[in-house]
Amino acid sequence: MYMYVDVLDARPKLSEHHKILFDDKKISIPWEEGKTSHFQHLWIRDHCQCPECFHPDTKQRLLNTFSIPNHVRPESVEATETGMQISWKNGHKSFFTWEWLHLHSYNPRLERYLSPQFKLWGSEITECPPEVEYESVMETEKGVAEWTRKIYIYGFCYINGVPVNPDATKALIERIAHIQHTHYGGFWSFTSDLASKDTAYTSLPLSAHTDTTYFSSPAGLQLFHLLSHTGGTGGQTLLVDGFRAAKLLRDEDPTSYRILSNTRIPAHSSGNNGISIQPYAPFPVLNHHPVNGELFQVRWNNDDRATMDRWNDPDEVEAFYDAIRSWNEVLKRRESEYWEQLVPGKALIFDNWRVLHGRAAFDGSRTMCGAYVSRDDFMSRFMMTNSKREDVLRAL
Ligand SMILES: C[N+](C)(C)CCCC[C@H](N)C(=O)O
Ligand SMILES: O=C(O)CCC(=O)C(=O)O
Repeated sequence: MYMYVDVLDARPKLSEHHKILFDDKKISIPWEEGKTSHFQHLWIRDHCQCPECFHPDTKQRLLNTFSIPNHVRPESVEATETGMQISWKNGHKSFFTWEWLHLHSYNPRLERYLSPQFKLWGSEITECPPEVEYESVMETEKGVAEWTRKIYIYGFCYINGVPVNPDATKALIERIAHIQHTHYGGFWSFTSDLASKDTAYTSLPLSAHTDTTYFSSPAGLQLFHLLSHTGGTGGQTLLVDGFRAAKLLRDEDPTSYRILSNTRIPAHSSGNNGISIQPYAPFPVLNHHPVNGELFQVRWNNDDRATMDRWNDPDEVEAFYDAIRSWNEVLKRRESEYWEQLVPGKALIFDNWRVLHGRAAFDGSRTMCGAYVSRDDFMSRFMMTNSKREDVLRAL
């Protein structure tokens, strides 16, 4: 599993139906999400955050841990709007915010949902988008390290100075790893000729989506390089940070976040004769890591969504449409959308598990080339160019 750092969960809430309890040994805090955290009295007294016990500037413990009696226990515990107030028998008072308690819960470890390693962005990223130079990537491992690090942290990266031809573009992609072949082929050049029966091969606008939601494991990276666009206009590229959108949805509409994290959506790609690609199972829009609970993958392509005819309870149908409407509203916010007109020589690569992409309608003759790289091949290249081999192997 990749080295992840836990991060604060958004607005954890106390259960409305259960109270905070404490006995001789521990305090038990019931959360709205249905889990209960247990904190031994000795532990929580030792972590008092008041200025007497914890230096507000140096962030160091001032409390003498060894002065805490083993049998320490609260006189009373009070739940407030923002946290838990403990009055200890010796008169000392400690206050912990719900966020702090949820983040540091150790029995059990509670869900974290987004690693802080990712720099989330909105339309403001247009001011200073991540980019690398073609020469640097082609000639040095250091260049590939910077390139893959920017892809991992931002979810996308431009490559400037790419010779405007398919061979140079293919060689660029292969600096990360071998190309992921699909039913579209390996390295592709495409235009609006329906050569493959998919709307990408038209001049229609495409709303923000992730590709290959119909694969059991969606393509990891996608690279686009506009080779030419003559006799027409349009075709601007849209990027949306799916992790930022998910964070906004979780903060503003936790019910919809939960629905999009649990409702499995069937998908398919069946336009080409003799082909119907379907995943071995439907997957939710928002997918969380089975070990650390972090959001690790967004799968969203409303056009490729297949018929949803499996519901535990038909009443879930309306709630699902409310949830995808709420999700769509976040995706389409002006501050969520980053539009860029790609130009020959400036390639774009993005993390298809995080960043949604789209396109404005266009006319004229437009040729785009690129390819997919699998997630595992990308993560291997990212880790091995940004960490020492022995460090990566030590974490296994
Ligand atoms: C291969 N190439 C990038 C040209 C087209 C891919 C089409 C992807 C499809 N619309 C999807 O959302 O999965
Ligand atoms: O033509 C473009 O700019 C993007 C096409 C697209 O969204 C896709 O291939 O998934």
